[in-house]
Order: sequence, then C-alpha cells, then structure tokens
Amino acid sequence: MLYGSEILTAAQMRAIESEAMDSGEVTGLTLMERAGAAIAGQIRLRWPKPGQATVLCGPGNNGGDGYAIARLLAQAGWSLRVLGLDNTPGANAAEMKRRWLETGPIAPLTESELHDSPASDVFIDAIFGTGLTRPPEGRIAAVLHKLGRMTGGSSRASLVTVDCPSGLCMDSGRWLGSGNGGKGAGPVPLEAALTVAFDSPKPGHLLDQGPAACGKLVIADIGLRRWREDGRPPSLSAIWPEFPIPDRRICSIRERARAVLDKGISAKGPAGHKYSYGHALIVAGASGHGGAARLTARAALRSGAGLVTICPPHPALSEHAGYPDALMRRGLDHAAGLQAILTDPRISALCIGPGCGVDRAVTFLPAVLEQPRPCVLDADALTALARSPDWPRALSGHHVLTPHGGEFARLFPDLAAKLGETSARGPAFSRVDATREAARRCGAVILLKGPDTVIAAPDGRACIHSAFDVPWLATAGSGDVLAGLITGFLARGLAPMEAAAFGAFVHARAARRFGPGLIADDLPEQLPGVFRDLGL
Ligand SMILES: NC(=O)C1=CN([C@@H]2O[C@H](COP(=O)(O)OP(=O)(O)OC[C@H]3O[C@@H](n4cnc5c(N)ncnc54)[C@H](O)[C@@H]3O)[C@@H](O)[C@H]2O)[C@@H](O)CC1
Ligand SMILES: [K+]
Repeated sequence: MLYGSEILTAAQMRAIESEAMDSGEVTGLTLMERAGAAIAGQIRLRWPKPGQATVLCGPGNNGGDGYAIARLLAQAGWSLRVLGLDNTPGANAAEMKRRWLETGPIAPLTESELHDSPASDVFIDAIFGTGLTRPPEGRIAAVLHKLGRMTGGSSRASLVTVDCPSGLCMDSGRWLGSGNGGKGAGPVPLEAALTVAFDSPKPGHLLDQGPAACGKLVIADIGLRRWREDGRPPSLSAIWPEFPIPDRRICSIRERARAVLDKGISAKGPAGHKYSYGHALIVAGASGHGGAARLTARAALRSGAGLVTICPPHPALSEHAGYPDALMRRGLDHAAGLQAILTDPRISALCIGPGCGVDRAVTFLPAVLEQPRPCVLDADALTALARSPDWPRALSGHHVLTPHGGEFARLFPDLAAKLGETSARGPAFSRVDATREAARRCGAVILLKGPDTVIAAPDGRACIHSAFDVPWLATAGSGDVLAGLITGFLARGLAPMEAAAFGAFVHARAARRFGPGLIADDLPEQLPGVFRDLGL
C-alpha cells in the first residue's frame, strides 16, 4: 500500500496510550510531561525571545498538558497567565496543576478573565483534546468565542493549540455543533498558528475545517511508537503529507514511488517495450466537447503509459487531430465497436466520463463495466451511473470512481446528507466515514475529490491526501487530468487503490510545482518535472 504516515482516530490514540501505561513501562504523568515539553519546545523554537503567554486549561488531560506547558515556559523566562477550572481533574492533570500552583496562580476560565488578560504574544488552547464528546456550551463556549476573536484574522496574538483546536472533532475535522462548513451554531472557529499533536495525525487535522483551524501542524513523538506499530499496514493513512513526521513510518517518497511503479511494470512483463507500460483507452465525446477527454489522454500519456488511444465518435475525430501527436485516435460509435476494440488484450485500462456526454456514457457504460480491465469512471459517467437502477451491483474492485462532492451526492445521497448534518455528539460523521461506506456499498475504489481528497477501498483501507496549500488546483479541467493520471497508472499495472492514491499525490505535486496562475493544460506538462523531483 502506498502511504505516508499512519492516521489514528481519537479512540485508537486513547487505546495506545492505555496500552503503554498498562505495560508499566511508562506512566501517564511521563507522557503528559513529554507532551507539555514538546509544545513548550515548539513555542520556544518559534518565539526564541521569552514573551507573555496566556494558557487556557480545560477540565481533563488536555488541561493537564496546559499546566505543564505553563510551568516549562515560566522556567524558560516567559511571563504566564493561566486560566483554569476549579474541578478536580484526573490524577495526572491534578499533579500538573499542583506543580503549576507552586509557580503561579490560576485565574478562573471565564470570558471576562480572558478579556482582562495582559496583551499576550501567544495564547495556548489546552481546553479540550481527544476527550471532546459534545459541542462546547455555556461558559466554555463563550471563552472559545472570545479566544477566536482575540487571535483570528489580523490579530497580533498567535494561537497555539494543544493536540487540536478546542471544539474541533478530531475524527472528522468538523466543529461539533455546527453543520458542514463550520459556520453554524458552534463557537467562532479558531484559527491557530500552530497545532502540536501527539504521536500521529488524527483525521480531523487533515479533513474539512481541520487544516484551516489547526494552522501549521507538528506531530510530536512522545514515545508511543512501540505500542502503535504492530506490523499491520495502517487502515487509514496520510499520503505523503507536507508536515514532518517524527519517525520512519514515512518511507522516502522516492523509494516508495519507485517500488510502486516497478511493481506495476514487472506485472506486465519485461520492461523496455511500450506495451510493458500499458495501453490506456479513453472514451471521448461528441464534437465540441473534446477538450476534457484530451486533457485526460494527455495526462495518461505523461503518466508513463506506453500507449494512449482516444475514442470519440467518428465525426469528432478531426477535433483531436492536433497536439499531442503521440496520442492515437480511433472512432467509436456504438457499444459493439468498443467490444471489437477490446479484443486487443494489450489494452490494460479504460477511462470513461470526461467530456463524454451523459447520453453517450449511458450507451457505453454496460460494455465498459462488463469487461474485466481496470477502469476509471469520472464526470459524465458518474452522472450516467447514478441514473441506472441498482448500479452498485455493476461495479467491482477494479473500478475507480472519482466523484467531486456533487457527483458523490448524486450517487450516495444519504451519505452526503449525513455529512451536512449538524453533529451534536462526537465523533462527527466524516468524509473518511462517507467514502469508506460508499466503497463498501459498491465494491469499488472511491476517490472523493476535494482539498482533502479521501480514497477508500471496499476492504476498508483508506487514505487522505490533504492539499489545502494548492487552492489553484481547483480549476476547470483539473479533475479530467486526475482521471487521466489514475488511468495511466492503472494501465501501467498499479492496483486501483495505489493508482488513485499516487494519482492524487502527483496531481497536487504538479500544481504545487507550477504555482498560482495554473490552468489544467499546465498540469500534464509539469509531470516530467514532478517525476524527476521524485527521482523516478
Ligand atoms: N492519555 C494520555 O496519556 C495522554 C493524554 N494527553 C492529553 O490528554 C488529552 C485527552 O484528555 P482527556 O481524555 O482527559 O480529554 P480532554 O482533556 O480532551 O477533555 C476533558 C473532559 O472534558 C469532558 N468534555 C468533553 N466535551 C465537553 C464539553 N463540550 N463540555 C464540557 N466538558 C466536555 C470530557 O468528559 C473529557 O473527559 C489529549 O488530547 C492530550 O492533550 C497527553 O497528555 C499525552 C498523554
Ligand atoms: K486543545
């Protein structure tokens, strides 16, 4: 499996922490001290000159981390103001609170106390972490609201969050108590400059509102690796994230990409011959709609597929006569024609959808779905698919569906509706939950597009490719290029899940390499540079 870093849910993280503590080899207090030291260290790295910090401590262990951070920053010469609750927290947090009280006082955690705090360089949110179960309300909601206003936008003060911004569901990246988009009933969404999380990223750091809320994400090693790694591949992973990972779970991109591509090629016989790199076939549409399919075909060619053939209706062939000359063209008017073309066993992957037209997709889908080669269904093919009754039964594991949010809603209206619902309890239904369930239902690989692309296989494996840093990738034709990349990698012999994951990764790398001003036509042209950068 092609992956970067393992992602753990909040429940998995708690289970690993418990296992570590039950082993007797490490105590909860030691873990908390390491967590506090990691965050204090990150703060000192970014603000080398001691300044003024305000720490907001919640009722549980996240608050315990906060008291540890306050003590460690005070020892480093910082001026501290600590706000906390008068509850009795668990033993570890209580001990951290006691140790802080030897250094300084605790003011009540209220909106007015926060308002009256001396101007701070850094506010540290240690109110809720993995223990969040419901939306913040009452006094804490008011504090978070105030904190959002004091630190967001152009405010001079920076927000650092412990494990995650309080109120954000770590499993979904959604603000509990607000609908999809985070602008509902919840507190003012926090916008942190820095979030330091422990051991592994959680889904919420990478999905939905999470990346905007977390700011820069740092994953701190607190010595839990031994209890996390059990030799099994992770069921959820981040595809080569842009944030640093503290240990070797992330193989070198080069090593991994090389291995993945080699595996695909060697499955098709000796390298060196164009057919050993596969032959991709793109079903294109009528005259006037050729651009999308040609982008798909160009991306498939640049992905390294040995041959690519584009198949529009005969009258539209002339539209595809220009660049690139490497592209092969063949007229295709009816389903029987497709069956004739597919008697060539060297054709190793298909793509239908981009610029195809819904009616034409309806005509060709049965023939496409009946044949055994891996196939990407995108755009118009997804609309056509949603129109046919009982469509999930027509799919299987060699199909890759690449819907954007709207297409996903047409195919899986109940899952899309659930994603839009306000979540009164955690964990909230996430894009990973929705994509996994969709893949399970139809037995195909689903790639749900977005800045937080989620890819899931029917067996439950899933990965997230978070690319919030390349907003310019949201441009007309970008999805057609992605479909072509995945088709090309399928043609080269990559397994559907790997082809989809590698496609998403390479797609974003191409956009990042080009920069703002990108149009979809630029993406295939960036691919040689991307492959070169990866040492492929
Ligand atoms: N367990 C461990 O060994 C470690 C935990 N660490 C920290 O501990 C955190 C998790 O601690 P906890 O499990 O105590 O949970 P939190 O500190 O996140 O939350 C505290 C408690 O608040 C309550 N709560 C949840 N939602 C609420 C709401 N909306 N309004 C009011 N109360 C609410 C819950 O009962 C929860 O137990 C992590 O995020 C991390 O910061 C770190 O110290 C590393 C080690
Ligand atoms: K927090």
